[in-house]
Amino acid sequence: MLSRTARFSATRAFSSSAASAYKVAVLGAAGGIGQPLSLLLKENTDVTELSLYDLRGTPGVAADISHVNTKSVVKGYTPEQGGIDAALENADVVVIPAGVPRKPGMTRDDLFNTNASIVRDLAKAVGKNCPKALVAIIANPVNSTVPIVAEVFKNQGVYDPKRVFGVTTLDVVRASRFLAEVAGTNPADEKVTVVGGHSGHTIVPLLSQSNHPDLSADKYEALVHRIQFGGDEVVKAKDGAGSATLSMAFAGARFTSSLLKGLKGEKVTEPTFVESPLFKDEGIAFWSSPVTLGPNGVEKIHDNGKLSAKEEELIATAKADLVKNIKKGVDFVAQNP
Ligand SMILES: NC(=O)C1=CN([C@@H]2O[C@H](COP(=O)(O)OP(=O)(O)OC[C@H]3O[C@@H](n4cnc5c(N)ncnc54)[C@H](O)[C@@H]3O)[C@@H](O)[C@H]2O)C=CC1
Ligand SMILES: O=C([O-])CC(=O)C(=O)O
Repeated sequence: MLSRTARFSATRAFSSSAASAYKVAVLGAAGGIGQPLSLLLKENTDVTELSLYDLRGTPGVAADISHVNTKSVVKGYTPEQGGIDAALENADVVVIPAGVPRKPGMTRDDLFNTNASIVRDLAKAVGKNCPKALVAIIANPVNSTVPIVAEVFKNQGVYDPKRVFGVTTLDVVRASRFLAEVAGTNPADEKVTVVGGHSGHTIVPLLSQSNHPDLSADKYEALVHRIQFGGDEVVKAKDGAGSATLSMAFAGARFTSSLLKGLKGEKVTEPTFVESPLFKDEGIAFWSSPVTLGPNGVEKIHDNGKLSAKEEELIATAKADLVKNIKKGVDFVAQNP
């Protein structure tokens, strides 16, 4: 297996235009999100090796995706075929959609009991095999799984807060789409910063900073609610068959692409749930706000910007939930290392 530097030079030697050579591993790659996410990553020209790991099914998914005529090499791994260590060896970016999704009537926090140990064990494998990788966590509840990964890495002595990300991009994608529906505009022209966390009231869209700061009170309340509970719409419509997978794959591919651009030295700024100084003195060690990505992961954490009085209220509510969600993740690893 070539080291990352060697892979860089190998690519450069064969193509003057190829500026990047990255191995991306997807853990949970045979699932509802994992499959379309892997397909979208096959289209990303920054990816030269796509490593697909799941408990089962990944050899088939990898064989299928590998026929797409882009340059990257795709390999499938299971615990029995190749194993997780080989799947993660020399990975530059690890994306984790492994874990169970919601059914109607459940909150994301109801997934904690199942997903906490899945994410903990996968984090241990990442810390062992590719401690320098950027790790993007999709598995819910993100507000707790991100602290779980951080605590596992601390226990292993490999934690770098610049390299651990909770993926909140779907909230940003939804906010743009839903605002455009209300305003009758093209979503491509609507950028909405979403801060806080990734569940219900912890999702705080900053519409006062958007192109439409003056929506009527009715429209504003309905839009904020739709952005905060957009996931529920999909869970309800899928009627027991899971939660958002295709839109999440879109969002996950977009975020992974931003991480890779950062690694290449391009400056990209995206909201993501990271260890953050913003409310640390209030016991909230993680917070999503716009983050500039760079060659080492987090380059700069931006503050929430200018807020309306209503947004100050939404943030206060978000903080109250987040304190509990974060503590739950930290306590889980302390009690179940
Ligand atoms: N961050 C976000 O915005 C979003 C997060 N999610 C979350 O993503 C997670 C995955 O959702 P879906 O793909 O719909 O679920 P899914 O059940 O279709 O797929 C999950 C995959 O994870 C695999 N898996 C389970 N344990 C594993 C382990 N130890 N190692 C490797 N693979 C393992 C399963 O075999 C399965 O293929 C859920 O927790 C869901 O709540 C879903 C949508 C949006
Ligand atoms: O709602 C869910 O459980 C899945 C999710 O996180 C989302 O769609 O935002």
